[in-house]
Amino acid sequence: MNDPGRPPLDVPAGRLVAGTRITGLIGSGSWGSVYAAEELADGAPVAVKFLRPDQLTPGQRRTMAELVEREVRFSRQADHPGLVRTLRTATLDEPDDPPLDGAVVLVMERAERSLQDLLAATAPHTPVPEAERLLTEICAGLAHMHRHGWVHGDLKGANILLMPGGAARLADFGLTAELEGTHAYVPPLGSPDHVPPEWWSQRAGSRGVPLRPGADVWAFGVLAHQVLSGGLHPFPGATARARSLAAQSYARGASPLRLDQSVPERWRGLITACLAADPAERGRLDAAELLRRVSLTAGPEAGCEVRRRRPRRTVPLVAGALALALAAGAAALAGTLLPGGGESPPPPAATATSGGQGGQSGQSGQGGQSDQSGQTRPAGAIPEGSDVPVALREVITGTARRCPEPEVTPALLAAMLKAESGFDAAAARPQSDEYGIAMWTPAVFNAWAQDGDNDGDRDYMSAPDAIVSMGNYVCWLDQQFKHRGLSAGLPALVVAGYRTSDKTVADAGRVPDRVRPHVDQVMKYLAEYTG
Ligand SMILES: Nc1ncnc2c1ncn2[C@@H]1O[C@H](COP(=O)(O)OP(=O)(O)OP(=O)(O)O)[C@@H](O)[C@H]1O
Repeated sequence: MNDPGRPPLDVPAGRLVAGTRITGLIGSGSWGSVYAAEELADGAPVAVKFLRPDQLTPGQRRTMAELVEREVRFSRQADHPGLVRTLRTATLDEPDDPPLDGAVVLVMERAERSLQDLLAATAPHTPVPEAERLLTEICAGLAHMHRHGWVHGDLKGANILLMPGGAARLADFGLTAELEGTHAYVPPLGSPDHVPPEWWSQRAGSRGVPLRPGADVWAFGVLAHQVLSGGLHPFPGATARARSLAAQSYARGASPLRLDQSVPERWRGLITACLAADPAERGRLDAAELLRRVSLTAGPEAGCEVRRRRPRRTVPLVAGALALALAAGAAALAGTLLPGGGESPPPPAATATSGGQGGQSGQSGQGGQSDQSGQTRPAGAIPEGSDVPVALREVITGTARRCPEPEVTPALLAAMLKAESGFDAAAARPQSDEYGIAMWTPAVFNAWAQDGDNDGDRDYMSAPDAIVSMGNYVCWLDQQFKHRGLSAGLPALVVAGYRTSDKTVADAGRVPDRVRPHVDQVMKYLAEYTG
């Protein structure tokens, strides 16, 4: 959106900024301008966002400094296919060019357009093209943020970018905040059409207004309604102010929720749940559960769309190509550089303590075992003479090493892969929507995906991508269970969690019966590998 009060920053085409050459203005928002540019190094298209401090009152400067800090901090950590990537950031030192001097720039991957543009181009009462796929991808990005303890805080069409291949990515992290317990705190800014009704009655303290994950869930409900009905807001009114008053009236119970009749029947319950008037009720719908329900509601068609962007490899990988991909994966694991130039952010796992409570395997990564040749190998390592394909061993081992939890060993990951697919990278079970060596369900994969072979995409049919992503998820499961106080038989619980969900296993406090045969199978393989 253009802010009529502040003229867009004028950066001429051809200007060199932060390793890019500016080619033209894309648009301006309340706090800055975004320009199209190309990388000086290789001509790759990028977008450069300028957040500038000029023309602001001291109070605005403070708010902006906070927004910039949030945007930079979160952008640097955003490493997920559902989030726009920031390649690097810089503060401009341009004393001869006052408007630019001191501006913070973010060099980002360039999108084709925003979801808002798509909504504006769609006729009312009709869904935008590929509506369900887009909603699934948006929700996967949101679930990833929530899983890491972040609330987006400004989810709306203008902040969802559509990439050249059509993928939807969340952007604009200026109001993103980290949860401290049940709340986060942000400056009292927000988009009237997407903030929940309780937002209007909250008092701003010295740290700003409290923000709960449920605010994102509400915004997702509004967005889902818009995407499925050609941009129509779920609450009536010609202006954002009128619509927000209608939402508050609904929240007080003074008027019913009336979704547009064009919203498909199967989505109505889910949107209604997202738009629960009671924040506590809405809060019970966490983003992981929301993603599960969105994936189910969107159905296989949306999953097919997701898959189509990453064509499946139907020809078995030749050994040489696989070795190359795996070598690249190993290199990536050895020291992936953050887009911002720093080190790779820790996987969710690395932020938690290693409880060291020991699972069934009781492996600590210390000590060792003897293999057939009588040599000592690290505990939990893949034995020399095992059936684990040699080409996979390095990536499996590297993946396990990235996880600080002692239960997550190469042998455990190998045993899981064997039980999931028999190490077959082309495996597919379409009836249950599971694919690849780690039998990922595409929508779930989207939430955990990592680029294991470092080829620039994340593909569950690529063995390194699937394995590294599995390790990331398995590590997180292990930590979740420890946080819930589960300590006995952690490897089995993790295997069960991978087959069902963290919630199912944590609630049961044990391996659920329906996955018991699978878990037993994995444990048998694990015992074989660990002797
Ligand atoms: N990485 C990107 N690639 C392509 N276009 C982008 C990118 N980031 C932002 N844009 C576009 O640039 C324009 C300005 O974005 P910006 O985030 O500054 O403001 P906004 O989101 O429109 O408004 P506000 O920040 O006031 O909510 C928008 O049209 C947005 O879609």
